[in-house]
Amino acid sequence: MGVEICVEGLTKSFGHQVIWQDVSLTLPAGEVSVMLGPSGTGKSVFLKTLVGLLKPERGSITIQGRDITKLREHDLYEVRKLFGVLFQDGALFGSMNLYDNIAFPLREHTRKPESEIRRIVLEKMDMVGLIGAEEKLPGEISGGMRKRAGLARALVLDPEIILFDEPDSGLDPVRVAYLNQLIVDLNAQIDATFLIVTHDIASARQVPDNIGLLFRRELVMFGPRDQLLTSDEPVVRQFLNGRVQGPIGMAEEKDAAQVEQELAEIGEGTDPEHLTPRLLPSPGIPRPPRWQAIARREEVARA
Ligand SMILES: Nc1ncnc2c1ncn2[C@@H]1O[C@H](COP(=O)(O)OP(=O)(O)OP(=O)(O)O)[C@@H](O)[C@H]1O
Repeated sequence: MGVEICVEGLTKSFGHQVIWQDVSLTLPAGEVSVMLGPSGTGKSVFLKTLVGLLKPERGSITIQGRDITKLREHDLYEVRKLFGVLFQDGALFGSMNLYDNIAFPLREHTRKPESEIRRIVLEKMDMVGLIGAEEKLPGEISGGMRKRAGLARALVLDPEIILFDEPDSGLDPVRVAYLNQLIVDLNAQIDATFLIVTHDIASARQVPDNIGLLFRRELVMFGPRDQLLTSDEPVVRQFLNGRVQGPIGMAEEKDAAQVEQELAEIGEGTDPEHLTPRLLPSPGIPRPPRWQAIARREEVARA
């Protein structure tokens, strides 16, 4: 049953460049959260800070009662075992077949016998639909299969928290749809806490319980999906509708009068009656209580 991550007053800079400041949010245990934001707003930096690869200047990240920003390397190593991370390209070793890539964390971090490793690797490969591809090298398979192999590897240590850095980048829309369903199904099955960084608005609207948006070095908003999808906050509206109209410019920021005029032109997007439906776990996947409540709510909304 995943763990909660409580972030308070977090600030990260590189030299004089402030990436984001005073970020506070709670990733609820077992829920799926998405972090959005224009390119370069520091979403990947945020993931790396959560897992302790980067040190913030200020603020705290509390997991199981411990502030991980204050931990020494040895204790941090223990906390990192709670995490599974899916990097953008799957980060597989090119010279190892998929089986050995997925077995790697088990061989590195545990003393499990090979028979047990085999059971776990095949179980995770089955979960992500890769049975039969054990002998393939990463260079011999599609981008979507590489992502799924990266996901299987992120799962082998039974993480309580899974961080996904743009899981949908470079995939065609059909593969993105399959991957989204896989993410929702996995979350229902293993109940870990998920945080997904994505640029894909359709995914951001359908998949998560919670959405956050980074912009101009701040966390503009973080909250339940419905709250963000029906928000009147100009940046949130522009981003979730994928529009050029709004405060986010291509290279520079726009003046207030222009933004106001442009936003008046966006009619849709904030009507709770027409909310994008939530992607539910596939039939046959046992659903924890949270999912039953969501399904009931969605049914009422559709009726
Ligand atoms: N190790 C580092 N040293 C110095 N600057 C860094 C480092 N890592 C990231 N940055 C800077 O931090 C900023 C945010 O980068 P990051 O990759 O987190 O953005 P992002 O929101 O994930 O972007 P994208 O959506 O394009 O992937 C960039 O200006 C980047 O150059």
